Amino acid sequence: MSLYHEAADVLTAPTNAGGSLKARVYNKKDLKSPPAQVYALAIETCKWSPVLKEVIENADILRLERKLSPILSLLLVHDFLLAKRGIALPATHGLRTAIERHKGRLQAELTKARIRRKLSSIESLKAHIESGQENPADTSEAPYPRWVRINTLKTSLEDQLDTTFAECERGITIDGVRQRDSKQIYIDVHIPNLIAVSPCVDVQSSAAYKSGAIIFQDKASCFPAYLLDPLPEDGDVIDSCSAPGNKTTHIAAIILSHSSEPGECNQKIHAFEKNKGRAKTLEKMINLAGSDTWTTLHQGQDFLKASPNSPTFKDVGALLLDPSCSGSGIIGRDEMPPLHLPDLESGGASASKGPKKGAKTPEKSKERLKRKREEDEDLVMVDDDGIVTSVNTGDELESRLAALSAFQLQLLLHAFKFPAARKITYSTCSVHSEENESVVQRALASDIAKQHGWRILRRDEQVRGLREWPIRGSKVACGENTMLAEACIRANKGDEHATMGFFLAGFVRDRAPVTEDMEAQFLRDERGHLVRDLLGFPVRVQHDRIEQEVSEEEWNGFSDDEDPADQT
Ligand SMILES: C[S@@+](CC[C@H](N)C(=O)[O-])C[C@H]1O[C@@H](n2cnc3c(N)ncnc32)[C@H](O)[C@@H]1O
Repeated sequence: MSLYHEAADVLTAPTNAGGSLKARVYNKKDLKSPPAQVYALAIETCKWSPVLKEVIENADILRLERKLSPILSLLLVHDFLLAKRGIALPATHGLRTAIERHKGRLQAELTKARIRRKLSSIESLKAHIESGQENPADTSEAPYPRWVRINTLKTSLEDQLDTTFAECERGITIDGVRQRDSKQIYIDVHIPNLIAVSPCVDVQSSAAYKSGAIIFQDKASCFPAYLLDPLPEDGDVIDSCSAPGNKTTHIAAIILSHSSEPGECNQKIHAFEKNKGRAKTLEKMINLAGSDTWTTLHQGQDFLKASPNSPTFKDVGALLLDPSCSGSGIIGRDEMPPLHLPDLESGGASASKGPKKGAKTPEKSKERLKRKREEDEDLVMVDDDGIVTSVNTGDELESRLAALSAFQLQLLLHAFKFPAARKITYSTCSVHSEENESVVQRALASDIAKQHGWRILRRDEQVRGLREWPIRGSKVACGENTMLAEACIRANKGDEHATMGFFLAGFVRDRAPVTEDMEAQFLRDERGHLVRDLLGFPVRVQHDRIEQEVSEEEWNGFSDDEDPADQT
């Protein structure tokens, strides 16, 4: 069966597995084509279907090519007009020739569809589709903004505001960015160097995106590295579960922002990634983002097998744990994208003719498709590694969560054993308390935590942005322990903050006395950033003078709140 028939089957037929499009594809055991290819074709065709429906109807090809069904015509025309290599079938294949003999008509109709939308090029049409604006029926929810982290290893927020986002209006709330037709950016108030961008702004084709100077990263996914806040005295850092590398490169950027002499920064990040395929992606991401200088890759290596007492890790003072989880907080996981099927009756020349005798009318076929989708109510879980598990009953969900949380706890207990470690963050993109607050409580109650002196990082000890972040852990899931619930950080999927669903907690143990080393001689602000003079040199600590200046209170200087440039 061809790739196109397989994608058509996934989009129309009910399956026992059900759930999201991704789950349907990966749960289908009899696929001949690579699942990633079927999924990419199906999801892209859904996104483009409002435009392609118009093109196909106006080119009237369903009436002229009787062997084409509406769904096949969408998939084939998608590849013909938009895929780099065109239709993935031999040149003489009947389905391919059925489309290609209407080349002129289809291309002309695509141009007309673009002009009707007042877009000047095919690139702007692509950006328009990517932004999700091509779904006028969907007025229910404001679009999800694109969160963009400015990679300070390569650029600065100021530079990006002046270049990549120079044409965008500066919004003062996140709501402006979420308007369907806006071209706004919003500078986040919690996470430094993070902006939200209106979905219709084409960021993907910018030079900054292609060069790794800016990185797509959900706001909540920026929480862990920011909370970990590795300072020079924390030494080396372990990222235990790294691919694709968003948090690894964020750690590198933070380390560098704290460094007095970037050229001489000798802190290292040990990035573990067990899955060899994903480790390759990690390597690419690290090179592109420019964090390779600080990162030692442990490709294909299981963090649980790393010996805490190995000399390699003797200087590891901070660990970031972002293990595999149910992925239930990820946006769009549990939905089927809308699909707009072309109508035979709407075709230009055929408009006056009725459907072929015995043929299913478009309404019937649409109704059938809708019914099939509605029948498909079973629950599946696709974790963030792409592993699909059918969970048709509450018991199955429970046992999947039990297996995941056992692994997550094991990871945390292993991290507690690193002798020089002082800080750990634990995060998941899951909404289930079994993987979140429960793991935290079990870890704190463990003998290992007690022996090694680990405790929770309280809210009042957290970096400013996360101390001020309003959504905290579940008090119920924390056994009514208010301090613990306040210490836990959550983000809700689809609320007014426009983030994915996320969970984060920090663990600390009291520091060994800090020696009067080189680093301790420099003045730092409350986030640990070096205070610099007008020429950019780090300011040395001069206890008498500082005390005197504070007591005189003649001038309060610039605060973070006043100076948007100070986002590093
Ligand atoms: C949630 S993803 C990490 C996302 C990553 N931190 C980021 O922000 O880009 C979890 C990753 O951990 C890897 N992984 C799972 N168990 C592991 C282990 N025991 N050791 C190392 N890597 C592991 C998985 O292959 C997967 O790539």
